[in-house]
Amino acid sequence: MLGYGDWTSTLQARTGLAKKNPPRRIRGARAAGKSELLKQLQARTAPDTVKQLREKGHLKSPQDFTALITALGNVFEWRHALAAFEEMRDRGLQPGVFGYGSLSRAFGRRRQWERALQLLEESKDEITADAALYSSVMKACEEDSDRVLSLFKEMQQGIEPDMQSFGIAISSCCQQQNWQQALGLLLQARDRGLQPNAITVSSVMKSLTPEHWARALLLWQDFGEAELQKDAISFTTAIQACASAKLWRFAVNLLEEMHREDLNPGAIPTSVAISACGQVNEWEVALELFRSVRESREALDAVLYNSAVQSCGEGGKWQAAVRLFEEMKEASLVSEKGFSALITALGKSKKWQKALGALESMEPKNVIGFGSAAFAMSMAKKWPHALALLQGLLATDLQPDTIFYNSAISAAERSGKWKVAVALLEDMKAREAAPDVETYAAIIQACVSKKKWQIGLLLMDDMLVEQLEPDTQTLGLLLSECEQHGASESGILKGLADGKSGARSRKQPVPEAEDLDEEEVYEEEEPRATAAGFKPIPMTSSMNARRVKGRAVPGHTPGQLKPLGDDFRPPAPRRPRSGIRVRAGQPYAKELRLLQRVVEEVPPGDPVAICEAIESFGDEVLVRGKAKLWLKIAGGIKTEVLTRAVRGGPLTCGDLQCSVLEVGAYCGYSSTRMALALPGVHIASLEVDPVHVVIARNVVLHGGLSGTIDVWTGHSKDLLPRIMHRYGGDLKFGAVFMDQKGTRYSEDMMKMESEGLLHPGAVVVADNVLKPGAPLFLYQIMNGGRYHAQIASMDEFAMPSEDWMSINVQRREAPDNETDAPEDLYQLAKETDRMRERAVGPGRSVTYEEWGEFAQEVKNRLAAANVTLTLDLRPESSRQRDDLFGAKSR
Ligand SMILES: C[S@@+](CC[C@H](N)C(=O)[O-])C[C@H]1O[C@@H](n2cnc3c(N)ncnc32)[C@H](O)[C@@H]1O
Repeated sequence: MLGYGDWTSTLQARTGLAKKNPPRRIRGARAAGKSELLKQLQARTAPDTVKQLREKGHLKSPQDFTALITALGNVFEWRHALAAFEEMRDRGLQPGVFGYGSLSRAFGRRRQWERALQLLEESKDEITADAALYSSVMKACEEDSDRVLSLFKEMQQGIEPDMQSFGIAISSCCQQQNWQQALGLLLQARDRGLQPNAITVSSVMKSLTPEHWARALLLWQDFGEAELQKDAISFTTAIQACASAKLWRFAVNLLEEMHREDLNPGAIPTSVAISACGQVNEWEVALELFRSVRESREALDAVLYNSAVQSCGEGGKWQAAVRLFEEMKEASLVSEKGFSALITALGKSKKWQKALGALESMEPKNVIGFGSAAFAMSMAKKWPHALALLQGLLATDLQPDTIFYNSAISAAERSGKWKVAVALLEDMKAREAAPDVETYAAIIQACVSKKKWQIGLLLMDDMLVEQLEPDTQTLGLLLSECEQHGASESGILKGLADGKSGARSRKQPVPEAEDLDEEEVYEEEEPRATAAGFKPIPMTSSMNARRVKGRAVPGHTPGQLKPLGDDFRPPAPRRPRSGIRVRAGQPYAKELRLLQRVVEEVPPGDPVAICEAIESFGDEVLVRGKAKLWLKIAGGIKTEVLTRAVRGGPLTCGDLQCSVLEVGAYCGYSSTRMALALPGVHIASLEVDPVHVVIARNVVLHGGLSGTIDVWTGHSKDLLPRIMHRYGGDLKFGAVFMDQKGTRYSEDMMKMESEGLLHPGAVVVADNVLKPGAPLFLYQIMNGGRYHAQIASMDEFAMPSEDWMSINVQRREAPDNETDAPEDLYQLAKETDRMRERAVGPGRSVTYEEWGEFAQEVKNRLAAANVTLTLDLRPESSRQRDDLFGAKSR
């Protein structure tokens, strides 16, 4: 039998009412009484216990009652707890804040929210409620998140919330999928020195949608720093965030950490990590992960197989995908998703017949299977088969969905059938499958590629009616057409400048790793800075085009470049700040910040200062920024090589003035550098990304060079055949700077030659031919005989790594020894594209070491094809620097 001292002190300890330093004797007694009391206070025996306590005179003080109410609440006996509370009052004892708190906790445990609320109201006449009381009332109301949040608000008016009340409020925000508020409260709690527990942090992480992976990872960091107990759920959430961010290494590391912590990752986190690897073409790692799970587990889940099949598909390993599918079949694990993964994998490798075969064997068929097959038809450009699939699908009871139609439309687009694409749009609307951004993007692309750009514009209007916001690529495409046809592009520019619609690519790239810049990540309510904040300037290209066209000789546009002496520096008045904050993680944040830096810190008309500001910005984001972002400009020694090379081109030949062509304007840095090096020479710069176009034009305008540099919107393959016409038909380029994707260099160069764009003796400079590389271009230019070709090695801008530039001077009498490149260089070209994708894609998962290894690989394979360095301009080999332009003068 328990003595009074035993049970009351035990309850006091449980409820936190124990005196801070109880005498030794009582502490021992309390420990002994605790288990006894718990044993007795089962729901079933509660009335007897209460009776005994009463009879033995152990219920005297408010503390006695409070402890009893708490114990009853713990065993979910809210009715007995209420009776005890009333007895306490009947005996004239004041329940006090603890008494009210313990009863409301008892109510909370049984979700008696109305009673809890009523109690809170009653308490206001007697006591000043505290955070614990509010917490227990909030807990009682947990199923009604609005009520919880309004209680939390009410409480904050006079009471400092504790971690428990923060936790309940945060969980309510998560229920409402209001991650912003949840995150805000979590940070408020942390700022007040409160320590959130693992459940609270991981619930906020889970509430974040995939595009907010950076925030999720930041919270994961908090976990680490606060040494909170990470559980399987928080690990899984973090792995999912990594997968969204394409941070496959992180995902794999976390999976390993889960193993080390004995958290026994189940199928879900493992399959997410496998998919994360597959997505970025790391299919070997994905398969390795899959194999390691296969070895360690007796049975594998379908979800693991599906992600492995998918990853094989991404890597073009369709045979491996088929093998895995067969295994899956043997283990009776094939589901609809399994079929879909296999058909998609076959589609990625253009194995359309096999994909149709797989669909044939699928029983029962569903719309996902048909959709995957339509995707395979799109990859193989088999639009009639896609239509046949639609017929097949309609012949069943199934209804085609948006995904199915998108694949069928993409098949039509890839086959150049714009009318079929438009007809499919009509059909899908008639069948109430909602078109989305991807649907319209494919149809507009189909129309534009068949010179039906006006229909493209109508479709864009249609999109707006459907309340869909066109993606950046589509806007860029239409912008380019309007620019070329002299149509008004204001609607499209407005679309681009609009923070909601513009600046998101079709693939919705996730925010950059810069998001991990903590302070900014959390400030969701900041005003959005967008291209609009910088007031996109009107088109200047057509203006220069007209002016150039109106002159007998192209180039030599007067421009607005001030005659600057070497030592000239305009006074630097303090420039008003826009007050606009570019949020980390918003699309194009880095480029918008660059523009902001230029506009706010450099006086107008000072292109030298603009270039310096851009370079120092480049240093800052790479060296000092947390995210170590690389600004992809031809800065540092590359500028020197470029400007000295282009200066040697035939830009002045008797009466003739030639222009300079650049492919890849980006933010206008290298075109500004070239304008400075070649005063009075006209420069045409092509840029495929419309946001980069807007930024580059603003930089050029700010530098006073808009009369000198034209930035044209569009892809080089579309613009090169048009550019001569835009300048009146007799334009020649005396120098070219190619700074687009390395695997396009050969094709673009051939186009320039076939369109007669190059003046004899033209200088062609190509950047990044080692990192990530342009193996086919290098092979052809070094072996073709039509150019004096040099390959120079130098330091990459703001990076401790080597890169090569290719500097070529067209021979006046050009022998053509064109030989086809070795097979391995075609393979290497694919690998360079893959590397580039990884490097510029979200998450940028290429380390310096990997770059170094890859560059060495490129060097070795080029050397095997007899393509080697001819000039070494790295600091340690400066002896060759002066030789740089020897080839050109020969
Ligand atoms: C490395 S950045 C150019 C940097 C710039 N030349 C400088 O040094 O300041 C490459 C740019 O080329 C653009 N681009 C890539 N492929 C292109 C293409 N085929 N046609 C036009 N622009 C392209 C990209 O959007 C990007 O802005």
